[in-house]
Amino acid sequence: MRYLTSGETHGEALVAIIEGLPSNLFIDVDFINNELKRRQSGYGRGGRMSIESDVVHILGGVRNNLTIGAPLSLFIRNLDYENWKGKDVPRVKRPRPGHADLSGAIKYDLKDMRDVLERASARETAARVSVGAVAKLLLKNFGIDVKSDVLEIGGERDREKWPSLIDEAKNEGDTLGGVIEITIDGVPVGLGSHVQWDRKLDALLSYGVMSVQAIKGVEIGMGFMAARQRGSSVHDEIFYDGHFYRKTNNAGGIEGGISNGMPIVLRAYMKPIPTLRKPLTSVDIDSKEEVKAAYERSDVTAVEAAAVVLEAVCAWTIADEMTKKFGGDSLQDMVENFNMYIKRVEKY
Ligand SMILES: Cc1cc2nc3c(=O)[nH]c(=O)nc-3n(C[C@H](O)[C@H](O)[C@H](O)COP(=O)(O)O)c2cc1C
Ligand SMILES: C=C(O[C@@H]1CC(C(=O)O)=C[C@@H](OP(=O)(O)O)[C@H]1O)C(=O)O
Repeated sequence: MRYLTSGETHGEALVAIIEGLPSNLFIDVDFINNELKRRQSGYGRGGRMSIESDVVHILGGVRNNLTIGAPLSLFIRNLDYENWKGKDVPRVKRPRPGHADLSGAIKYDLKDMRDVLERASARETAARVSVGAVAKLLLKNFGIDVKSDVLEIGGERDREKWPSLIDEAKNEGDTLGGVIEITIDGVPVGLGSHVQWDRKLDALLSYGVMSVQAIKGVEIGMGFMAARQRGSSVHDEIFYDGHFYRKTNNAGGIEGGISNGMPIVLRAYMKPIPTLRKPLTSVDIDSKEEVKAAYERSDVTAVEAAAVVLEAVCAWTIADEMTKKFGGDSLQDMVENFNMYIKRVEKY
């Protein structure tokens, strides 16, 4: 399967087209909208979230709520568009450190960095969450479930302390990042492959995770800690009791680029939001003078929203691998192939 998104943060709408979905998949629009709502939640978001109320419109690929094998088009309106359309908006010429502003403007030879931020913005993740919701609907047919848990905000693990930490950062004109854990239950042994670099499941998941705005690192299972331990305390010993099993899951469900049947566990590290109300030093691209970076409005933190986005990108990767392994023309074909495979695995 593949998908593309299109649309700018203050443009009319966001669009996604998914190609390669099996036919006869029930598209539960309420479920997609609920996922969009979850993405808009979380303490520390800025003024924009009180303007938007994301709802998906399906423009193609479905009849009577079932996919027909054709590309699925998803459309989400930007309500803020009404406040921007036709307005003479000032140029952005003081690039924000940590955002795409300066590098994007140089690369595309744009004199107004608003043309960069419009597409770099994580508003685009609304489209990706709608795509991920469709992936989750597919995965439900195979008992696969993708969950997230926010582990840290601003370096603090105690969630009781998050609201006051976020308020403090907000009052000081500053921002916060955090750590998110994704767990994927029900993945059968055998997704991904050891045989080629671009088929390894850990690499594929990492690509999706790292493509999310502001994510700067990903670790799988025991992750970076494993580099500091001995092999005997890292690798998950193998046992047999009518079936193969492990007592530990330090590998996070993936060995040799292949799912091993244990839950897939990964953690993503999100940097603090780049737009600061108390801006960092920058340079005016016209005068080349030292200035403070641009500020209009911003989230103080968006770790909870990013968790929902990460669920979506991981669901997509797993759904894509499921269609590769079990066929993607009709859901029934896929289920039959899956059941046959599970029987074969049980006998191994
Ligand atoms: C859900 C979410 C909301 C975000 N909100 C903001 C924001 O309000 N202001 C901002 O400057 N960056 C925000 N970001 C981060 C920027 O989009 C991101 O840092 C920027 O596109 C540069 O990409 P990079 O950090 O991956 O290098 C947000 C990211 C996510 C995932
Ligand atoms: C719009 C969303 O997130 C936006 C992501 C974002 C950025 O720079 O990434 C900047 C902010 O947008 P604005 O400049 O309009 O306030 C966030 O609100 C959203 O999550 O739907």
